[in-house]
Amino acid sequence: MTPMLEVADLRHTYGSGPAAHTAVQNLTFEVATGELACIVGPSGCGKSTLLRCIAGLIKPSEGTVSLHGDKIDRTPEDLAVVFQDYSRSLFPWLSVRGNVEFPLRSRGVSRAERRKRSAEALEWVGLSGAGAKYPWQLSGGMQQRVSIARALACQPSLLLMDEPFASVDAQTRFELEDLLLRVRHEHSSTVLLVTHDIDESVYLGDRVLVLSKSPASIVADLPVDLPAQRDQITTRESKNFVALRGEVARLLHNQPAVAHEPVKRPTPAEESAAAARFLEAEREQARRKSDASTG
Ligand SMILES: Nc1ncnc2c1ncn2[C@@H]1O[C@H](COP(=O)(O)OP(=O)(O)OP(=O)(O)O)[C@@H](O)[C@H]1O
Repeated sequence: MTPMLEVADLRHTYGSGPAAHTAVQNLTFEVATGELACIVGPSGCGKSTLLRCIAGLIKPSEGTVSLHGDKIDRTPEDLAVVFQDYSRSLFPWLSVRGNVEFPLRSRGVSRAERRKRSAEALEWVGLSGAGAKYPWQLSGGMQQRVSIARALACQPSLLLMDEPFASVDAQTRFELEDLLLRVRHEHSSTVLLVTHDIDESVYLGDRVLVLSKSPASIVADLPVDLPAQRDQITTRESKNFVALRGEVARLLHNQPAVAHEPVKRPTPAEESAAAARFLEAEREQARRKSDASTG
């Protein structure tokens, strides 16, 4: 089956000559239909550059991006992006309903259909009663809900999210994360979400793609072995969550200056052999200490 999103050998270099800066390179991955893939990487590694290439906002220097088999060379109509900075992405002079309907106008959607879709999308994000308000009359979390409703109203095949919850407080962030999980299950959405927050990537993702330092390439592609139904308290306390969070943190923090080759994930047998070697070394050390104190 053709994957929803296919990124092949992507490289992007800003500028040219001595001032040239390669932001991403050797990037190859796929996102299947209905999947929520999270991308996590060090600050400034090239996450937004990757998202901009996928959204067709910048033309990559090399490689291709395909959406359900079609190469992207400009922003596809069935792709929507939610940015971190909701205050700059919403128009203050338009009502909430006007903001949600705005991209539908340029897509030639009829007025009646726009009304229907904006009402539905606002209901999905719990803002049915706020259509006539203006963004500046809403809290930060509510404004970000409007951004999400605006993206969903476009009925995108692929929803791209660039650090969507980074500008809200911790409690609102949890609420918005759960909102995203609920909405994507209800609508079988395909989502690619960029975050610098390791816990968020594991909590939300079906997969976590870990990027290297700049220029970004893929260090690991980890499946998230957690139930589809997640809960902010029990999921975050679960053994699998804690183990995966540790693995992502290690991959992010133990990187060489520039990683070009993907790091292979150890097999369970290799992991237990390493654990056995570690325990044996600990025991040996304890034996030596006890010999020294008795001898
Ligand atoms: N328009 C541009 N011109 C030149 N260099 C750029 C441009 N945009 C980004 N860069 C550089 O490319 C690199 C990657 O930037 P990018 O914004 O993609 O990283 P990021 O991982 O999203 O960063 P952050 O974690 O801060 O959100 C950075 O070194 C940045 O300075």
